[in-house]
Amino acid sequence: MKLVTPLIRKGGVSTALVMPNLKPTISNTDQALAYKAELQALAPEVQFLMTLYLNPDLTPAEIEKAAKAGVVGVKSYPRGVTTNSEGGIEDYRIYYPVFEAMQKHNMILNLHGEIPSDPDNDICVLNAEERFLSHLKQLHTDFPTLRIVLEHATTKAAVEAVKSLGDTVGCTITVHHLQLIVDDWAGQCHHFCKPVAKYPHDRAALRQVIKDGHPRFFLGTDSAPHPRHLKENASSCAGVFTGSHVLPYLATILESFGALDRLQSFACENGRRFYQLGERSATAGQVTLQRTEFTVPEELEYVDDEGAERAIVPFMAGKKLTWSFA
Ligand SMILES: O=C1C[C@@H](C(=O)O)NC(=O)N1
Repeated sequence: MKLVTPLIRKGGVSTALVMPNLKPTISNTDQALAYKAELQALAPEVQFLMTLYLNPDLTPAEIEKAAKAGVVGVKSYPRGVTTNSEGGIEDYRIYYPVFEAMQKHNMILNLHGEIPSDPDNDICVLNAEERFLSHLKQLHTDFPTLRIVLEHATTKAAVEAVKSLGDTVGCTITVHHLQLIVDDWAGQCHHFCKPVAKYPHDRAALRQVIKDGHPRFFLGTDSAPHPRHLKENASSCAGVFTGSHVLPYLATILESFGALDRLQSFACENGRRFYQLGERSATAGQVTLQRTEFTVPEELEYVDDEGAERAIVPFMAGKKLTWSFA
């Protein structure tokens, strides 16, 4: 937290939706507000939007309290699919009273859209997102005015599903899923994340929906800072860290497939509109990018709470980007 929070603004980002899958999870309003205060102290100029971890102790009364305190969303993690999701959900129906309250109080449901692997039923990381989409459709049917975001979509099927649904369903796409395919993470632990990057035709669909300028698709980085020693030694350590250089990555990658003209709407406008954050003043949070080559650092070093020297390996470490900050 101490290393990466001050880097948010340096990466060109002024608004961050904060994920609740910590140890312990951020499960209620008081925890969210305490966490927000810690983050705000480290990065006073960033707007932190807080989320709660969907969990069985969440009640409609707590949702009302959270909404009144300015917590914007509740994040749902299916059990066991990603970092700190051991307490994740197994059945959406038991949360219907919570979703009802969220709909009433205009909170957002943020979905990690995968179902758990189940070899007996031919479910693995490659089809886990596609098999989740029926849940998304059902939730949207049952709560038509609840704003739902399918987070970090990776498949053509997800893009098509979101496009087919109503205006209350949005979808985020990460920087890294615009770049990676299966070949890039199989055997490369620093590219392993959940959901895993998929086929070339899936990446093409993510790129195309941005090129099309679809207003309900927007940037959500899922930037996940895991230390090098865990990424390299724990096979299930999922996450790609893009937070330190979000906009230079994005400009470089969008330009590579002819979508640089979508940078502003995809990164700065569509999400704000979906989140009802209101217009920014013309210059608030403004950054200037220039077409100057820039080499991503090999690692970002820090000393952990036990005094050990550690490092985080950023996405595309050691690689050249074609854009940097002016
Ligand atoms: O959904 C997630 C969570 C994230 C993390 O580490 O928090 N890492 C991922 O790769 N995917």
